Amino acid sequence: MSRQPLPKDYDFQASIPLWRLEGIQISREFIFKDFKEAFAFMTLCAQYAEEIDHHPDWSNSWNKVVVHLSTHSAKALTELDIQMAKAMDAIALQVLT
Ligand SMILES: C[C@H](O)[C@H](O)[C@H]1CNC2=NC(N)=NC(=O)C2=N1
Repeated sequence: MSRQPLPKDYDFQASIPLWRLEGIQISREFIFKDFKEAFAFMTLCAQYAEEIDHHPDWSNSWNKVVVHLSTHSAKALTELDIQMAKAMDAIALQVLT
């Protein structure tokens, strides 16, 4: 996966419909049943982030995880952000009971 900026006409709505485009970052709020479930999600995401060497900016408050993704080195959105967003969507589905 590339750390090159995404093309200007990239279709975010088609690719990651649950994420909001906010300038050079994409954001999504995940709501879980409780803290235990939210933290299970974060643990799995953290493992994946290490594997692909691409890390979310995020915060957690009990059952809520707010995520912002951007490629800091490129100061832009790249394919790595899309890859991470899709993985987080899939992990959330896996963790939600
Ligand atoms: C040295 C290391 O590869 C870099 O700092 C990686 C780590 N994780 C990263 N995560 C994100 N979101 N953006 C980066 O540019 C980035 N760079």
